[in-house]
Amino acid sequence: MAQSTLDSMPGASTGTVVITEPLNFWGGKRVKPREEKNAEPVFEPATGRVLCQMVPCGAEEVDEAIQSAYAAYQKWSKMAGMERARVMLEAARIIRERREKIAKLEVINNGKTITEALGNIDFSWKSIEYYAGLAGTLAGQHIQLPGGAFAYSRREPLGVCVGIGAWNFPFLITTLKSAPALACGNAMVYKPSPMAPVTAVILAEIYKEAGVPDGLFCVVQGGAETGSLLCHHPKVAKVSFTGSVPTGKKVMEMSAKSVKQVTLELGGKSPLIIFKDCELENAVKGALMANFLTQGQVCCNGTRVFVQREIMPQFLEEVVKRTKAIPVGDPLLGSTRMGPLISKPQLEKVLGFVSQAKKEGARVLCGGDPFVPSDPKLKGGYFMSPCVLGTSNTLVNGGTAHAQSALFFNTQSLSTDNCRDDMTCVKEEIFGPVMSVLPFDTEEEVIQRANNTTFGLASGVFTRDISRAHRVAASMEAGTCFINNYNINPIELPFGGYKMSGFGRENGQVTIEYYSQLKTVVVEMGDVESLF
Ligand SMILES: NC(=O)c1ccc[n+]([C@@H]2O[C@H](COP(=O)([O-])OP(=O)(O)OC[C@H]3O[C@@H](n4cnc5c(N)ncnc54)[C@H](O)[C@@H]3O)[C@@H](O)[C@H]2O)c1
Ligand SMILES: O=CCc1c[nH]c2ccc(O)cc12
Repeated sequence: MAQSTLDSMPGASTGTVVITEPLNFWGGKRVKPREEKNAEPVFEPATGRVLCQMVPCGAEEVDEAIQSAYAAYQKWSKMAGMERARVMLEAARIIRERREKIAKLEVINNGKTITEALGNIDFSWKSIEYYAGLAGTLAGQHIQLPGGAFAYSRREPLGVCVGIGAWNFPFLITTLKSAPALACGNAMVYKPSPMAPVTAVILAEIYKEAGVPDGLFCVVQGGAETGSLLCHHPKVAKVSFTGSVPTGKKVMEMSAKSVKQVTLELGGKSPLIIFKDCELENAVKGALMANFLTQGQVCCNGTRVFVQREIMPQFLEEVVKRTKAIPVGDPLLGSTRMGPLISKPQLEKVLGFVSQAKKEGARVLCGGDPFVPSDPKLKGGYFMSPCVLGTSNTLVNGGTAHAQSALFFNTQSLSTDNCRDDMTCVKEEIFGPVMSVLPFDTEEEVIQRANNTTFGLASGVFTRDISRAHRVAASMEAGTCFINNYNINPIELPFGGYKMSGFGRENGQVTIEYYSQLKTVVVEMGDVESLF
């Protein structure tokens, strides 16, 4: 196995890795780009250094990959579920064995902290184990019909599935798509984000080493053009897409032309509702977990934090204190809790949202500035200080919560300090470490405001009132509602959006249905009764 990328990892530190091996994979091996045309530099976010070149695949390369996947599908789909499971369990074992090296590479390409990357890689091998466990359970039904006739249904794979991924969880998204696809007997051609192209090919090598037929899991590099070649290809049965709403719409439109099945895992602007009867320490911790993992670049983050007016002062004081204490710096250090954003344009976009929020009347309670770590090798990195937007009055003034709420929170529409529902930072997905805090008074009001968005990926509620918790969960127009925690997404649980956050699901047993189809076989045991 061309394990060279991983072999160079053990001693690697930030600013030292250069990747030169080809990043495409089909027919059971890494494949060099046909021509170096249109190569794009890929940057190490922590340093701003060039890590490698991403050369997009053209039509012929995409076709080659799909043909190789189709050939592998013919073999793989005929194997028993238990046979496929054995190979997948071996892949999971190899990932577990190499978790540190894969996580390091993920950090170097993406900028997330090593602590988080290790968690993501563990989630990855668990996802393969989970779907390996389901592979042997795929079954149809037997239905008795009149006169001894009967029918049965077979759960069959779809064929060649395409996965198109985002840059925020590069390795994890690759396994969340490929594991259920392969368990059902499909092949997959995967296109990672051009900004995080490095680890998908590692998974391809691991699947091969575990024993999948050559071509079963292919990687093609590229951006929009390569993605659209995949969505238009006549041999592709399904496209599973993770990314933004605008791109998701295009993917759906392109796939519709040849009636391909589509799963869309899109963006969000999820509400986190904190009632005054919550356990405040947990609510504060929950709000931080809802906003600052992976530098805030998480689809299901709870970025609209609604706090009941009476506890706003205490909540803000604690949340701001803890946000200011987040160690930002070298993502490969175990003590770092926030690394750089994915790219310079992303950093500028997020800082632009903070400036716009200020113009629209929000108060920056902390952070929201470019951050330059003291380590000289990180000077060119894409760092910023984590930011809380809300009102600063509660922090500069003393007094009781009650007095403060009477002073500063009673006329939200007149206040220029609070975040308001109509501000850009509250309406749009920022995809960076920016939390917007909004006061509310009643349950009815906050439910209406929480749902007043075109997104519907996730939601959360903190309260000690069990009836209220379930009432709110039932009324959220979102694919997930977390009660008294946030961002708990283990592989066993279905994950996906309502409204414009997408459709279809990833994770959980239900995803088997999105990667398989039912064939009905009808068996006559007597003579044909003909009307003609
Ligand atoms: N719901 C989820 O599970 C989930 C998970 C992670 C990220 N996201 C969302 O992803 C977004 C951030 O990721 P991003 O910036 O990479 O998104 P993006 O939409 O820009 O790109 C996603 C992928 O689509 C490809 N692409 C771009 N144009 C295409 C086209 N015309 N045809 C086919 N493919 C095309 C890109 O190359 C990339 O691989 C955020 O909105 C985030 O919320 C959602
Ligand atoms: O950006 C979101 C990526 C993510 C985080 N947790 C999960 C769980 C399931 C998914 O399909 C995606 C994600």
